[in-house]
Amino acid sequence: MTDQKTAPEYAIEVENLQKVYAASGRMPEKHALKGISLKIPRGSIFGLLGPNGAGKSTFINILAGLVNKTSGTARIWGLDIDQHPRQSRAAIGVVNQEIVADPFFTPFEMLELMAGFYGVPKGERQTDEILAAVGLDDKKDAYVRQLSGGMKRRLMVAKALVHNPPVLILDEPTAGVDVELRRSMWTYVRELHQRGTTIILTTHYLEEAEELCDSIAIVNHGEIVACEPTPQLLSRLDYKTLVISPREPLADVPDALSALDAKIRESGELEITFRTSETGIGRLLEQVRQAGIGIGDLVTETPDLEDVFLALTSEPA
Ligand SMILES: Nc1ncnc2c1ncn2[C@@H]1O[C@H](COP(=O)(O)OP(=O)(O)OP(=O)(O)O)[C@@H](O)[C@H]1O
Repeated sequence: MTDQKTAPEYAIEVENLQKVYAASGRMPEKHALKGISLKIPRGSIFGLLGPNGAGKSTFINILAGLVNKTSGTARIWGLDIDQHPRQSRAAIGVVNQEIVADPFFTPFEMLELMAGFYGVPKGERQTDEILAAVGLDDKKDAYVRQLSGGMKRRLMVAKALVHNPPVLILDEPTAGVDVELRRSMWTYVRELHQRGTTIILTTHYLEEAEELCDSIAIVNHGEIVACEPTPQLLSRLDYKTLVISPREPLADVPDALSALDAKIRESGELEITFRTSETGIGRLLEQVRQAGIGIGDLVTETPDLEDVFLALTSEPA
């Protein structure tokens, strides 16, 4: 699939991408993308995170050829979408949020139809392999209307794979999917990735981005507010929380600790938030002991992606 000799360094490269949706009816003009520049390395699992209306779908739809950009440039697998519209689109498979499937076709028929649509010669089709890969081999001859919601979703992924694209874009792949199926989709995404496919996914689930993605871009109000390898993004928050279960119940934070960012949780634990670059746990524990608090148990909590996300997207536009 991926010809390493001609494979580009970046699966996707966009430069100053802008989208202004024209005003219509009572809806005013909307500047949905305000100059996005992004380089997504070949071979990554890249997450695009952002609150509702941030511009994620607009970005994906421009790459998929469903929305016309207002200005800027975009390359898919090294191919400019204006100069090489057909070839650039052949390099991506896009799985949208909606389930579009004719209920009277079987999964096998649907994939064959799709392959025909992409001009994949009969001898090169991988319909059975793809159905097996998404766990639908035993449903290949069922009618689509007989499939569960999760199965239909996997069929949408299968549809996007018939032309063997080196880049797969998944728009909210696990929205509304139960935890078990979400885990099995993650496993499948990882398998695809291991086989060489570059994966780009949008998600509302921070846990999903944290778990799967090696790099994450956070989009807010049509702008990229952060784009970093996941561990680096997580390490941005220079604080930890020390949670102490006191031997004796505490009514209030003792005066001796009033200089700290400390409070008593409803569960009775003493919570102290501290900057890791300024204070060590040893020093804090010493202060706690000196305040006469017996320590029954303690844990430290590190910030997660949710905290980074909130910190970066909470400022008004
Ligand atoms: N066809 C359209 N005409 C006018 N405005 C649009 C159109 N499509 C999207 N928008 C607006 O552009 C902005 C970005 O929308 P977009 O769908 O790209 O966001 P999103 O990040 O994908 O959101 P979600 O997570 O809810 O899918 C929103 O304010 C939306 O209302």
